Amino acid sequence: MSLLITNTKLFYANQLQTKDILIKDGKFAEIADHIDANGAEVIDAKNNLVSPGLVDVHVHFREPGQTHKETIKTGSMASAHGGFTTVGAMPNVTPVPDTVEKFQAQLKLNEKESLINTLQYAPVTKDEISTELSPIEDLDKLGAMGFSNDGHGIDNAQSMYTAMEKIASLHSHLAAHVEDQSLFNKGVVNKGKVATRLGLPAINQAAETSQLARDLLLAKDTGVHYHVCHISTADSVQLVRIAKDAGINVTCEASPHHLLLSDQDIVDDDANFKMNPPLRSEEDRLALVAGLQDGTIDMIATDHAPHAKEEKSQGFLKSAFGITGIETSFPLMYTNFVEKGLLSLEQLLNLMSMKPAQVFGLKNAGNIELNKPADFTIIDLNQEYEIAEQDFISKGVNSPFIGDLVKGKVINTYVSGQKVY
Ligand SMILES: NC(=O)N[C@@H](CC(=O)O)C(=O)O
Ligand SMILES: [Zn+2]
Ligand SMILES: [Zn+2]
Repeated sequence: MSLLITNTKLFYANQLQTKDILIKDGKFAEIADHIDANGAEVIDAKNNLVSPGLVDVHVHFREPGQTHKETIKTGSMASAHGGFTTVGAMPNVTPVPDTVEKFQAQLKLNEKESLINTLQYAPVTKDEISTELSPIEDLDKLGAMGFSNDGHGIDNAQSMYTAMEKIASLHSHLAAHVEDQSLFNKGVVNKGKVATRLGLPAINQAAETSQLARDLLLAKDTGVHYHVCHISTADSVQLVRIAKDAGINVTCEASPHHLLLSDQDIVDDDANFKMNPPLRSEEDRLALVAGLQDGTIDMIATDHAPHAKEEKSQGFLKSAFGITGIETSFPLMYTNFVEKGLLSLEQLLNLMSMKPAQVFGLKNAGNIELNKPADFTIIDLNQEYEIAEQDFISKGVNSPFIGDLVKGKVINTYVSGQKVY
């Protein structure tokens, strides 16, 4: 079976080029100015963008345990709808896959249910909250894409240090949700004027920055690849910048919501604006934008965190933390960064495909290359549409962007040459 795609605006070899692409046996077989069909099925891309399948290293698919919020099937279908072909699933499911048996079962489930490449993080410590480490070497052998206690900080420095030593020796990756619980203060919004105006308990920024500063020094000592999840404050960006200058093996991701919104956007008690880390100040947001532009921030990751409607409709105090994000990431970033001249299209595609794949050593993802799996997405950059609740494939429709007008509509997504959206 072969597939010929013509009239593309192809993101290939880090440049936008007009090419034809031939796909054979699920792989990119030829890329040239003109390729003859020779019996292949022909798809006219109509001068739309053909991008490497997008890569998101931070999603929550909720299965097993909380399938009313999302399943691997709905999460992966939503990913394909968002243009993503490879994602990294966080291990805060029930049960947490913190033994060989549970991790194997999780991999099996991902394999069976996912329409795209769903890679799996393993927890750093037992149940994500214990100080006792999970069997890191064994879980690495089984194919963990990295280690993370996402949802929880690792407060115990000794556990973190020992985990880093082990993960470094395996050349794996530690993705950290930096949050010092003792400073988190049972807060629901960022500490500052907006929290005061709303009369809500506030999260101290130091909960993120102080643990990050500690971790960077531990990473320096152990040499581990330390990846900061959902970076959200100006001080955090500055810390990562200094650490990179000092040669520490650190990378970080930012989410579209932290790049586009600040706590000033919270006008009433609408929990679609509640997530962890919280929306920060406008100064923080601008520091993230600068960090994205100067390369301090390595990639965009959505932190796709679907919840059921009832769990998000109880105001800031009682609703769950997290928002759905995988279906809106590309159009939001394209509309607000590329169209406004803050990033080039090439830079955005790099931040959403090649760079995350490179940082996590995902050899078959994030790039259009001959003889590699044909994972790609076709995007109409000109089509304008409104983000609407009824268009989400995810079970989670908890988005603060509903009603926004965006450009950059995903038309089709392919994994190994098969159409998945
Ligand atoms: N981001 C969130 O607000 N919530 C995430 C957990 C996390 O990413 O820390 C979730 O699992 O719901
Ligand atoms: Zn987190
Ligand atoms: Zn998360």
